[in-house]
This record gives sequence, structure tokens and C-alpha cells, in this order.
Amino acid sequence: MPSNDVMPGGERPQPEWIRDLTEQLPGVIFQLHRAPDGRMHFPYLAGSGTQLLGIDRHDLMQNALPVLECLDETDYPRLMAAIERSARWQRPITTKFRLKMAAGRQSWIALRAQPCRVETGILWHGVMIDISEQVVEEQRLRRLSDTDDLTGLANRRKLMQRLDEEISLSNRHALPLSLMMLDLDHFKSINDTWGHLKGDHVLERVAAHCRDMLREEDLAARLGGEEFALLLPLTAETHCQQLAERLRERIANHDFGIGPGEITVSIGIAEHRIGDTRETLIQRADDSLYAAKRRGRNQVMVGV
Ligand SMILES: Nc1nc2c(ncn2[C@@H]2O[C@H](COP(=O)(O)OP(=O)(O)OP(=O)(O)O)[C@@H](O)[C@H]2O)c(=O)[nH]1
Repeated sequence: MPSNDVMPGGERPQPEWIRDLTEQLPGVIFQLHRAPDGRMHFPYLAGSGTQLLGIDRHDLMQNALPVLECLDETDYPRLMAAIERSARWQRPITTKFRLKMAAGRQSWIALRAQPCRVETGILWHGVMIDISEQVVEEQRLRRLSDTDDLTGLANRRKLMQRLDEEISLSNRHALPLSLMMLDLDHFKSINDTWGHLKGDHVLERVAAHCRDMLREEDLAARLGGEEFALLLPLTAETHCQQLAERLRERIANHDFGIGPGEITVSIGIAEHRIGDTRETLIQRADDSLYAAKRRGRNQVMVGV
């Protein structure tokens, strides 16, 4: 077990070329020490990233608190739990978190650190790298891969993912959940009469009507063609039916530039039942939708 492990790195003699090398690193390399009473400090801290924090590194060599206070408040408990697990099981920490930097900037930091037990507690050796650019790019790509190009609504992939999450919650906690399937009526003749561009405009406007109806936790998606789905967590069938009626009416009364009443929609609704999978829920909403079509369109059908 090393005995001189927590001697501040700055106090150890270091060849000049090593100091030059570590100070130029595009990130931070560190030792983090945790005493049995939970107090932490950085015995060693180097790299160009240390300047971005705007905290004197000599302070951090005495006490890690100033940097912990810069953590995003939702990331703080997560990082503390990761440190705790790493200490207890002697497993490496691999995580990322947001840190408030100097000049009001916020950065995403990736952290990798290896723990070892020492006489005075736990000592981690690790690196931190600013990954803000990658995170922004990842978020952009995720948004793209979840979004329908034409309408900006969620796409089928995103709907399927949310359906799995919401169905799992409803199965576990018996929470109400409703699904609306919405399809434009005789859309082929709109395209044939007014052209494909007008058809696209209608789809965009219908999407906007769907979006306007929703609460923060609801999801509207375009499944493809002229078919949409609205997923409403914590919503029972009867309430969903009222919303669907209002949406149907709004669309029927809207003038899409070809006179009001020219665009109508049929809507089918299904409410989650314990044990449902996304396939069974979609199937029942689809059955209701096709019943609405069979009965003459421009109407809402529930629980077929
Ligand atoms: N403008 C436009 N049209 C689309 C798009 N995707 C699918 N369509 C058209 O939507 C029409 C769907 O026609 P059908 O499936 O026959 O259904 P419908 O005419 O709406 O008839 P019902 O659903 O039975 O009321 C087809 O003409 C497709 O070409 C799109 O992105 N833009």
C-alpha cells in the first residue's frame, strides 16, 4: 500500500519536460483522495483544463469542495453515488457530468478514474476531458433520428421507444395511458386535385394542430404517409375521446387554403390494459380507426 500517496503532486520534484507535457494536455489528469470521514481533495492536478474551471488549483489540492459546488445539481448526486460505488467495490468510475465553468459557461466533462485503497482512505487516478462538442453533436443527431422531416413531429422510431417506456410504467403502476391513431380522409384525392406540395402543406398544418393540443408529457408522431399517432400518458379513454373530438372538429373547421370542411380526419382510440404490449395497444387503436373509416370517416371511435 503506498504511504506517500497523498503528498500534493506539486510538491514532488518533477523533471521539467514532464511538467511541460502534463500542463499542455488537453484535459485534466488528477489524483483524488477521499478520507474515511468523506472529505476529498486533489493531491495532484495538471493539464490545460485546470485553468478553465476558474478555481485556483492550490485550493483544490486542499479541498475538492469548490469544484463539487460547480456541478450541475442533477449530476451532483449521480457523481457522488458513482464515487461511493467505486470506493466500495473498487471498480473504475466511468461517467459524465455538467460543470459550471468560468464566465458562466457550462461544459460536459467525461471522467475516468481507477480507485486504490491507501492507508489514509481511497485514492483515484484519473482523467477528465471536455466533451461538450461531442455531446451537442450527439444531441443533434438523436433529434434528427427521432424527428419526422416534413412535420417536425416525432417519427415512428421515437413513438415505438416511448410506447415501450409508457406501457412498461402503466403495466407496473396501473397508470392510465391512451393512444390515438389519426388518419386523413381521402387524402389521395387532395393530392390528385391540389398537387403534392399542397398535400405536404396540409400534413404540416395537421401536425401543428396535433402539437397545439398536447401537454408537455404527451407525444405526437407521424407514422408515415397521412397517418399520425398521439400518445397520452395519465389519460383515460373518456378524456382522450374529448380531446380527439376537439381535434377532429378543429381540423374539419380549419381552412387549409382550399375551403373549410375539405380536410377531415378519422381517429381511433385505445386505452392501455394491464398486460398490453405496444403491438396489442396499436392494434386496438388501429381497429378503432378502421371502424371510424368504415362508418363514414370524419369521426372518433373508441375501444373497438
Ligand atoms: N403530399 C403528400 N402525400 C403523401 C405523403 N405520404 C403519403 N401521401 C399520400 O397519401 C395518400 C394516401 O392514400 P390512401 O392510403 O389511399 O388513403 P386516403 O386517400 O387518405 O383514403 P382513406 O384513408 O381511406 O380515407 C396517397 O395518395 C399518398 O401518395 C406525403 O408525405 N406528402
